[in-house]
Amino acid sequence: MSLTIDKLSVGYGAVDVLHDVDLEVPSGSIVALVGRNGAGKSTLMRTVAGLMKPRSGEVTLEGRRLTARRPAAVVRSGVVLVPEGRQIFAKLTVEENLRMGCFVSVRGPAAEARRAEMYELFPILGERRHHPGGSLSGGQQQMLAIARALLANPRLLLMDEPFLGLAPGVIVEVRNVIADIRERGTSVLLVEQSVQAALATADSAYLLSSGRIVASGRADQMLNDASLRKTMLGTST
Ligand SMILES: Nc1ncnc2c1ncn2[C@@H]1O[C@H](COP(=O)(O)OP(=O)(O)OP(=O)(O)O)[C@@H](O)[C@H]1O
Repeated sequence: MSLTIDKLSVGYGAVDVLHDVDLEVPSGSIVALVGRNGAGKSTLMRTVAGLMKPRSGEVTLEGRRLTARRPAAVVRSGVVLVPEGRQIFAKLTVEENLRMGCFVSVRGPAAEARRAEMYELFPILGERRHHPGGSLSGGQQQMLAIARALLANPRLLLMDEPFLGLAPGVIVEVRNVIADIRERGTSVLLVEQSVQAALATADSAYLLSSGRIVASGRADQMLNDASLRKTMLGTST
């Protein structure tokens, strides 16, 4: 499902954070939005998810406006956010966390079938279904946050810093999960400070700096562009 962000400007009170941002997630693709701490990445994700209202500009999904919709309506239209910091319920079990994830979109036997699918997709969650969410490792918590989002059967998954705080080996596992999600027909928009991991995962990418898109293109080309590498990573090697 394709997402178009057109001249989006968003702010908090008197402070403008995003300025005229244009971004496209073509159907069936993985797009990365990279940028430093405070560039406005989470603000963009929250706006697409319907949690913030833009000052101006539009977000459309397959040509239909998302901007005026409430968060639950955005979820029902097929756009689901995996929030920064996972936001799982530490004291609830894995199963209870997944039950919470179902309730906006699916209920009853359909919800149970969806949870069973998630345990197949993430066997470690099945093994730990009666353990509190807070007892899981960082990587397992990320899997739980992703599984909870997938329960709503998204056509577009928004992932806010999916690699944050994860060990390199676990980042590879999460990257494989993201590739698998795309194989199943769900488009992915991910925002990351970890430029290398994000660009290695994505088809195309945008660089956000102080709320403005300053570069965009194919992810592999951006990663190989020496001057862009310098801007993004602070290195030319
Ligand atoms: N609730 C808020 N009220 C006021 N300003 C905010 C609020 N949330 C974020 N900001 C400001 O908006 C700017 C962009 O923040 P945002 O969280 O979108 O950046 P980010 O690129 O996601 O960074 P990070 O990786 O740290 O989350 C920052 O200057 C931040 O201080």
